[in-house]
Order: sequence, then structure tokens, then C-alpha cells
Amino acid sequence: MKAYDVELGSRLLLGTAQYPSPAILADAVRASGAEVVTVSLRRESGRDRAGQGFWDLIRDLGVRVLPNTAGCHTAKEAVATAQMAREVFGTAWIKLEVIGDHDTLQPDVFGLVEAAGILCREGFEVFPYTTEDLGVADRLLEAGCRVLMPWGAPIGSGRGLSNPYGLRTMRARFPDVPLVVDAGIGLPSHAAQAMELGYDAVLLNTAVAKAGDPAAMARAFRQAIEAGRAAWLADPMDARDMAAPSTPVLGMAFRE
Ligand SMILES: CC(=O)[C@@H](O)[C@H](O)COP(=O)(O)O
Repeated sequence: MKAYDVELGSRLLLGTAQYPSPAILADAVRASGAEVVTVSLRRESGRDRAGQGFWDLIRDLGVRVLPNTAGCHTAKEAVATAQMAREVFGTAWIKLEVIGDHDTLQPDVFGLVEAAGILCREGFEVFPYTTEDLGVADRLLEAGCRVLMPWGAPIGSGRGLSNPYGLRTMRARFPDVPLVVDAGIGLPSHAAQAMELGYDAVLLNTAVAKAGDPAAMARAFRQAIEAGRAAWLADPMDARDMAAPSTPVLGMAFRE
């Protein structure tokens, strides 16, 4: 997958919050094969003393950092956080979250589009956490985003894909835009489903961090994402309403 002209070997992007310990986080990142990890500026203080240990750990893992604006509720707050993240982490990449609702952590799509426009004009490479709304997607692309990240389900819910139909429609509408399902994934089968719909990648955090064995779960997600991608490339059959005998009693044994 290509994101902002960077070729990524892994289609799993992993969050770094909520792990029981730094060592378990490191094991999970290695097991996942992820080449990109998200980092919250509000949680880690980057290269100052308090965040130095975390920063060293990320550097030793050799992964690319995708800072996020987690916890921001207005465009202004998100822009300021992104600007600080660029200074601290030395990257133009930013995962843009503008939260609109306390209960669902649903994106505020108005604030999102506004912040995306400002950040793209300032040279950021924006990964917006959005919904599957096609009109909002159009606005984000017009604002300059070159990757879209629709939610699977509310952050941290582990519910899987709430609206597979909407995600399928989005994939069909934007065949050439890198699309990443972000948030709400609870099980490897959810991630596989996203990949089977033709999504380019999956971003997740809680399902691995909160598993009894985070490294084992990270490995399971890696395998599921690879399987889902392989299935998409293999051109899956269409589902049917009616039964069709898989072993016909008449006719040829093979299609040709
Ligand atoms: C880590 C990160 O960026 C989260 O904000 C992201 O949306 C992941 O959500 P889950 O924790 O539901 O996987």
C-alpha cells in the first residue's frame, strides 16, 4: 500500500496506547509486522524527559510514527496539536481526529473538513478519521487529503464493521484513494472483513492492547489482514439468495 508516496509493506497500522507495559507494547508491534504506529502527542511528551523512554522504544522498533490529534474536539485544537506534533515527532504525517460526540467518539465532520483544509495548506499529510459519508469524503479530498480513514465502529468498542454496506459503497466510489478502516475493530475476523471489502489497510489499537496476550493477538491480526487481502485479490464469488448445488448431478464437472 502507498500512503503519501511512502510504500508500506504491512497493511496493519497499530496504536500504542493502553498496553500493560512498554515491553509488551514492543512485543506486540514486532509481532504485528506493522511499519506504522500511531502516537498521541497529548499522552507522550515526545523528546522531553517524561516521554524519552517511550520515544526511545519507538525509535528502537524502527517504525514510522503517525502522530494523532486524539482528544481534540475542535478544529482549532486539532490544528494546534498537529503543529506541535510536527515539531516534536519531525513528521508531516498527522492522523486527524476531531471528536464530535462524547459517547460515540464519532468524528465532528464539519470540524474535520475545516482542520484538514488548514493542515493540508500548511503542508501536512493528513490521515482523517472520518465516517463512511461520501459527501464528507469528497470534501476531505477537495481539501487535499490523499488517504481516507472511515470508522469501522466507535473507537474502543470492538464491535467490528457497523456498516459494511457503507464501506463497500465508499470503496466503489473511490477506487484509487487509499482507504483505511480505523477504529472499532475487535477481532481479526473484523479486520479480514475490511480487507475482503477491498480496503487497503486497517488501523487498530484497543483489540491488541486489551487482549490477554497482546503479541499473540497482534500476530493473529497480521495473519487475518494478509488473508483478507489475498481473498480480495482472488475475486470472491457473489453471494446469492438461493441455494445452488455445488455438486450438480447433470452437465460437465468443470466450467470449461
Ligand atoms: C490509536 C488510534 O489512533 C485510535 O484513536 C484508533 O482510532 C483506534 O481505535 P480502536 O482502539 O477502536 O482500535
